[in-house]
Order: sequence, then C-alpha cells, then structure tokens
Amino acid sequence: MSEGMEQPEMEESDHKEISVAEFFEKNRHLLGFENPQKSIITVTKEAVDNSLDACEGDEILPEIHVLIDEIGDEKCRIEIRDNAIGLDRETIPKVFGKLLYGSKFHKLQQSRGQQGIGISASAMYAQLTTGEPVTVWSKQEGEPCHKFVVRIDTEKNEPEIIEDEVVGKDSDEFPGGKDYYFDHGTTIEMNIEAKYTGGHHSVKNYLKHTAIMNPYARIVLREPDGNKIEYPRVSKDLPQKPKEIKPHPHGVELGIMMRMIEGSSARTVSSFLQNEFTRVGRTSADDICEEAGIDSDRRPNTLDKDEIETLLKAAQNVKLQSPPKDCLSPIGEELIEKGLQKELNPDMIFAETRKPKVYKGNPFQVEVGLAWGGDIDEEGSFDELRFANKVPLLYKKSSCVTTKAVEEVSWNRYNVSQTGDRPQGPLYILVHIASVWVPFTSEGKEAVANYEDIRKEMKLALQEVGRKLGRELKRQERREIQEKKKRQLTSYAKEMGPAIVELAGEGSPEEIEEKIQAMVHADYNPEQL
Ligand SMILES: Nc1ncnc2c1ncn2[C@@H]1O[C@H](COP(=O)(O)OP(=O)(O)OP(=O)(O)O)[C@@H](O)[C@H]1O
Repeated sequence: MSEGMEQPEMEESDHKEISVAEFFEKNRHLLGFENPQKSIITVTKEAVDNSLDACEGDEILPEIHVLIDEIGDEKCRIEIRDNAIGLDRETIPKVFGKLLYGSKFHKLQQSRGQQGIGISASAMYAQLTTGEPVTVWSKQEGEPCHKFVVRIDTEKNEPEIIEDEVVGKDSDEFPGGKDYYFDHGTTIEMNIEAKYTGGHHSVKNYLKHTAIMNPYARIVLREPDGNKIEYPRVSKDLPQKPKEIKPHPHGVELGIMMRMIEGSSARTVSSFLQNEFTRVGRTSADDICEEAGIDSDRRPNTLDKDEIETLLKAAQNVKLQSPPKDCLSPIGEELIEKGLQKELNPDMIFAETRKPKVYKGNPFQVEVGLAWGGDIDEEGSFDELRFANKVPLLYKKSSCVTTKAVEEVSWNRYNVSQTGDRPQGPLYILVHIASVWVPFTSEGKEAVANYEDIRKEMKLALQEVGRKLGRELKRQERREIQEKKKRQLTSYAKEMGPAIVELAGEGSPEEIEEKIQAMVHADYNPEQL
C-alpha cells in the first residue's frame, strides 16, 4: 500500500482459539460420553484403568472399590477407591482438572492409559451434566492425605481449586469415614448424569471382564440398590512389568522424525540415529546414512525436509533387528485360565499366548482363551471377551479385528457348530492384544483396527485352542456313546442271565449276569477314552 493511502478499517475477525477442554466439552461423544448409560461405564473404566496402571507400575496387588448411588432421575454418585501409589499435592489438581495431562503419553511402554485425558474428561463430564466439581483424596506412603475439590476452567483448560486441605487419620472427612483409612491410594468422587443398567453394556459386565483379565486384582462393586458384588483375587502373581522402549525406525512417520530431530541434542546424524532409536548401533547408523547418501557426521539440524524423508526411507530399507519384546506385558496362559475359571466356571478351558510379533516396527502379542460348558449358558451363540492391554472392549464389536479373526476360523472343524461365520454353543472366546501402540479405530479406544498381521496372529492362536477344544469335544462325544452302549448292555445282562442258563442247562443266572457285566465294563469303559 502506498504511503498516504487511507487504511480500510479492519473488521473484527470471527476466528477465536479454542481450548482442548472446550473442544471435548462440545464433542464428548468422541470420548465415550454419548449417553447416560454409556457415560457411567466410561467413568468407571477411566478410573479403574488408572488404578490398575498405577498399582502395576509400583507392583502393588490392586484392591479397587466402585460404589454407585442413584441420587436423582438419571443422576448417580460414583466413588472409586484404590490402594495404588497415590499422587502428590502438586499433581492432583492437574490430573483431574486439566485435559491432556498425564504420565504415559511420552513413554513407549504398554499401559492402559496413554493420552492423559480419561479421568479429567470424566471430571469435565460431571461438571457439565450436574454442575458439580470432583472431589479427590490421595495419599502417598508416609505422607499426609490430601483432599482436593477441583473444577476445570474449560476456556483455559486449567484446574480451579475450590478446596485444598490435609485430612488427618482420625477425620470423618476421610472417604468412607475414619474406619476406612488407607496407607496409600486415591479415592475419587463425582456426581454425573448416568443410568445404571444391567446387560452386556453395563458397569457390572465391564468389571466382570476386567476381573477375568486381571485375576490378581480384588474388585468390589456396590450397586445402587446396596447389592455388593465381589470379584475375588485368585492369584498373587502380577504380570511382568513392561519395559519402556525407544521407537524403532520401521515404525516412525516423517512428522515424528522431524520433531525428533528438532528436539535432539545429538551432534551428528549417526549419533542421533543411535541415541533416539532402538536397534540402531554404529554400523546400522552408518549403513542408513550411506543408503541415504547423507554424511553421517553432519549435524542433524542442518537436514532439510527432503533429506529427512530420504533418511527415513533409508532407515526403513536397511535390515535391522526387530524391536525388543520386553516392552510387552501379556498376562500368560495360567492367568487367563484362572480368570476364566473364577468368573465363568466352565467345564473346559484352553489358553494360548503367542510369541511377540512386530507390526510396522511395533511389537505386539496376542493371547486367546476358550471356555466351554459348565455354568456357561447353552442357549444361542457364543460370547466374545475382547481386550486391548488388559482393558475390556465392550463396544463396536463388529468393526473390531477380534471379531473378524473369530469369523475366519472354521469352527465346525473343531466339532463346534456354526451359524454363518459364528460358532454356536456354551462358549466364551477371549482375545487379547498387548502392545505399546494398539491401533484403535478411534480416540474412544473401543475397537482395534483390522490389520492383517494382527488378525493373522489372532486366527492362528484361535485355531490352536480350537483344535484342543475339538479334540476334547470329540473325546466327550465318544465317551457319551460308550456310556450309552454300556448302559444298554448292562440292562440286557439281567434278562440274558436266566436265558443263557436255560439254553446251556447249567450255571446260575447271577453268575452269568456278573460275567456279562465284567465283559461290558472291560470293553466299554469311558474312563479309558
Ligand atoms: N488412581 C491413580 N493413581 C495414581 N495415578 C493416577 C491415578 N489416576 C490418574 N493418575 C495419573 O494421572 C494421569 C492422567 O490420567 P488420565 O486418566 O487423565 O490419562 P491416562 O491414563 O494417562 O491416559 P488415557 O487418557 O489414555 O486414559 C495418569 O497418566 C497417571 O499418571
């Protein structure tokens, strides 16, 4: 614009920055708060997952109480108590009053939570639907118990502290009164719009599935009518703690690589590759640089976007060792069997934990279990128990890779009848994927994407347990046939005794009957099958 020209008056812009809290307040369905029935499951899930993560992180056998009261039309009070490590005073308000604040996001380590959003989003949902803040008591070992009442300032995405006090051991301010004093742990209380129901999509079912996958936890649910359900601990063995890993070059995307270079203090491209990635030693780093045609002694921050892309492509072409698998924490066949046994009481259980595999540079491991007969309802089709990192998945079954894998198995080969692709009978099928990065289909973490490598592993594992179930069902069928024949023949023995004596003209009917019984028993003994 030339000098002296009058500047047109700037119109005030319609554009305005929004905070992440405001975004999720408007889009709460993305996080699992789309209706009162689902919301109460989501709040329970977020709190229970955190409790289990925190317990396992510190190798504490989890003890979790979920207490629910109806306080009005479609309104519930929910309290969740745990015996985990507890939180310090500075951290409490941020955990419950700020979205995207957590300890797990920057770690490449298998855990239930990841994004630092679950529990603060629950607190925001409470505030939005009942106008009330969340109350938290948290105590670390040897420290005082801190009680906080916190709101979220959604415009700023910052906690607003309403109460901050220390609660003494003898105080009635303690959750559950002074008789419920804990040495370490956290209790959360919030009022939410909620509908407590039964059925597949219910808090009860969510906790039952959690109890199956985490049999080393003791979980207690108090339902609104006062009914108490205990999911007992049946093992004192916690699964092996997963180790944190660095990313593997085969699983990194360009944007991430650019950010890693920006944040790196490495002096050369070679040392950057060695320091920031797993499985890249001096030789592989030099191979990558050679393949990319980039001097390995260059400073990483002198690389432009195209060079970074070339470097990344080269890293993906160079043969590297697979990432280490100790970042995974499967629960193992024994715990799967214990979990299924205690909650379902079936006749037969088969479990299989596959060896870890790698998908796009990400290690993952699949475990499956089958439970058949016993207390499981004979009626209709099977039930699926889907888990990702030990967390039950109750929704979006049809778009989940677990369901696709189940449907790819020919169950009738294993003596299980089928309707279409679905097996029939008194059957529960458990499928678990453990991974540092589970490819969920959405932020709500409700279903796992249908990736071929994952589906294949699930199918192989299901075929393995399917074969075992099939063999056992065949044996059972043969046993039943033998049993029937034995019953028929022994019933004839009584009538045949006198007839044979008459024909032969000698012996006693009792003696003949005894001999026939002995012969039948030797030839048709179902125990020998
Ligand atoms: N009961 C608890 N005991 C100890 N630490 C907790 C507890 N609840 C939450 N935290 C801490 O608060 C952080 C934030 O929890 P939040 O549920 O918001 O996110 P997350 O579990 O990290 O991830 P996601 O959003 O995927 O669930 C956690 O990373 C954890 O460090």
